[in-house]
Amino acid sequence: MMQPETTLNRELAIATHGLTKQFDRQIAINDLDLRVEAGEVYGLIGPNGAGKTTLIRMLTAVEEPTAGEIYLFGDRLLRDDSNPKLKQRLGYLPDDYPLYDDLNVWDYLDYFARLYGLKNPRRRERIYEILELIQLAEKRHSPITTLSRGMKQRLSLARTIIHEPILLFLDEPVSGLDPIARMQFREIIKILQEAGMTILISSHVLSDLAELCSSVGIMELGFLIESTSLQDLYQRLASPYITLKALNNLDILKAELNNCPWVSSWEALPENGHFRLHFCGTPENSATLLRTLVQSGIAITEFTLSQEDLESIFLKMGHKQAS
Ligand SMILES: Nc1ncnc2c1ncn2[C@@H]1O[C@H](COP(=O)(O)OP(=O)(O)OP(=O)(O)O)[C@@H](O)[C@H]1O
Repeated sequence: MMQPETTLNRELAIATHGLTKQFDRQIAINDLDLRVEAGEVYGLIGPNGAGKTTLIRMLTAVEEPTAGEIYLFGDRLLRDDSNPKLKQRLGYLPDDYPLYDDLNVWDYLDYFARLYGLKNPRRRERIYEILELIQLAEKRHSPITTLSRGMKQRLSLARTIIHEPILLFLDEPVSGLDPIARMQFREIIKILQEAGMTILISSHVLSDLAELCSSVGIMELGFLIESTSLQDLYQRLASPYITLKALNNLDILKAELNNCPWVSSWEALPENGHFRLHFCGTPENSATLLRTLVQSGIAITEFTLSQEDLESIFLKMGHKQAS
């Protein structure tokens, strides 16, 4: 069995070795070695049934692994009572945790703060602190039923971090939220990261992960098929492309595109004069192309060099669905 290297693991918030979970005959997590460095926001992407929830449940000691080991900040995580201090350092927001609708915001947080053994005056101080963070201070006397979905989700997050964990697990935290609520949630995550927390988030909303994460892991059928920095993923897999709009001389334009060494292929988009070019040159090469087109007498009104987003990269990888 692979022995963890203590010196290496000290840098790692999460390290798993051969982590496996089998339900009856189905292997939900397959011999998975995950590494997440301290201070990272790590995004876990994968289609339904890929194993994200099962992995998070094992990393938070909710689910027993069938095989393998989990180390958090170098300490072995076990489901027994052997390391309560380690579990105190974790926060976990499951994707389906119910709120107690009959409580108001303050009483709800007070209830969880008591569960974690926070005593006054620190308890009161901490609740105020966290209400400021989630921007619900003015709603502290409101019943939970009267909150919007976005507010409820921020309150759930507050409950998850009331005991000041250093490692946070969020399972699909923004699913079902509207764009503004998602943005507000993202802002809080950024603040928590700046405060030094390590955060693992699973999501289908890939654009949210792209905005937040420093690294991503892609799961498929219980395997971690990719785990790398976002920057590396973009460099390896995101192809640059150019969109342009021309008003005239479309035949000359097409000939120029066919001759251009940096345009690997191009397509005319449905709207007249719009084109999308697969581009394999540098930004300087794109400026040269633009100059050439203008000098050929083509009236260009739009010319934008972009990179494929995380969503396209993910689709391009041709992931397999488990369910
Ligand atoms: N308690 C269980 N008993 C039996 N099978 C399970 C159990 N929990 C999960 N599974 C199976 O394990 C696989 C992984 O499920 P999991 O919920 O971890 O995936 P996921 O990536 O979180 O999916 P989703 O995005 O839909 O939440 C699925 O095929 C699921 O049916």
